[in-house]
Amino acid sequence: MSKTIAVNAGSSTLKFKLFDMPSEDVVAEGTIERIGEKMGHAKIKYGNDQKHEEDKPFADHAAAVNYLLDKLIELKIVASYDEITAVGHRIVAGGEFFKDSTIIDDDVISKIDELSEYAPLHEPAELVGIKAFRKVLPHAFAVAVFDTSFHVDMPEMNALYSVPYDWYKKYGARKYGAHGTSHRYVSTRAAEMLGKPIEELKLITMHIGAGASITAVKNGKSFDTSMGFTPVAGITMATRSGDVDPSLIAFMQGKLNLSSDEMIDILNHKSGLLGISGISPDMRDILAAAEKGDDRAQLALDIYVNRIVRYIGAYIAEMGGADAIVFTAGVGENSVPVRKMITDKLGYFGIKIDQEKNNCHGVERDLSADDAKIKTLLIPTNEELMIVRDIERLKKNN
Ligand SMILES: Nc1ncnc2c1ncn2[C@@H]1O[C@H](COP(=O)(O)OP(=O)(O)O)[C@@H](O)[C@H]1O
Ligand SMILES: CC(=O)OP(=O)(O)O
Ligand SMILES: [Mg+2]
Repeated sequence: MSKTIAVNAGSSTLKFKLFDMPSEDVVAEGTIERIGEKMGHAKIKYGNDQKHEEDKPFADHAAAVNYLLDKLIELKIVASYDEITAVGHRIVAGGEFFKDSTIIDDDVISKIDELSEYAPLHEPAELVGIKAFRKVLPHAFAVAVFDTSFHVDMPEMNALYSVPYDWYKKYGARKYGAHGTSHRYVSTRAAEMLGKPIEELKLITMHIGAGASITAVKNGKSFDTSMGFTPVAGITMATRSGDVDPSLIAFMQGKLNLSSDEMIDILNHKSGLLGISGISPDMRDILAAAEKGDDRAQLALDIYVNRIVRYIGAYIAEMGGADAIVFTAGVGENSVPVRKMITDKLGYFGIKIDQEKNNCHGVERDLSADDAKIKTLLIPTNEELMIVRDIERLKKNN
């Protein structure tokens, strides 16, 4: 039996799943979180309910990838790397160049490198992962799966900015979105849960983790999405600002004497929940501080919830209705209070959850109240499963 590993580098995390193929049984999985913070945390589940867990700082994604490679052998998850015959990497930005997942070769690596400007927080870390795995698994079938592929054919009306049109033609200036693999997975599962063909549904998928985006999925396709040219746009995130008036950026660059690179760094790393609260990028810390009466944490929470509500309202209007909204990713899967705050504000649309059903995390569940007009679903994302399925598809076509 051969094994396939799916590697998913997020902005603050490195996740992996190791699958026995072709059964798709998960033989090991893990997350390294809070990468780049003072203290990180690693959790790996493997074998017969065995668990390895430790607090440890991870300075960057390179440290996390090396740790993962060491642990695969040390914990005897594999006897040697050769057991792993295929590897799939989640890559955020594929531009308009990568419309589908692709087999990794030298040209693909240099193209991904070129596209780093489109996802400065992610792409360099993902390249580190590709190169590290290539070194230990030189003969493995390696595939890149792009977040942007799902959004690449969204209507021009939603993909283009109202700026000079030749910016798009000459420089590729458009909305690319992200988290497409997750939006694709949860919208497919939502259709299955609703028992209807996805081609007949209007869905709004909320991928709210450290990075967060909302997608209007109309008839199975990405119709509109909240992230933009890069993953800094849209709703409020852990450390990312989401939408900001560009004039404010120029104004603050003047006031603080900042270069555009320094400004982009602040909008990516020092804004969002962290920037508003001054406490933490982590929703768990924000909720705890707000509970204790910290005003700035409460404000961060209010802004966060309100941005999400605003996008959902916009997407219901753009699609002319919705059949269901879907919660997924770190906050969406785990936070009972955040799901409650968001859905409470959407009552006007006939969105209503059953508080008992909402009292859960990390499970697939219909949270809707009996009299809800638009369903609310909780669907844990599974980007890694989509990655291994794309690997199998490409193997067959190769
Ligand atoms: N129980 C919880 N309550 C609220 N937020 C949570 C909880 N568990 C995890 N999170 C949030 O999920 C985020 C991580 O989301 P995730 O989707 O795993 O990350 P990434 O965007 O790096 O892929 C963390 O920043 C944390 O704020
Ligand atoms: C694109 C993006 O923001 O990804 P993540 O949520 O994994 O940081
Ligand atoms: Mg993620």
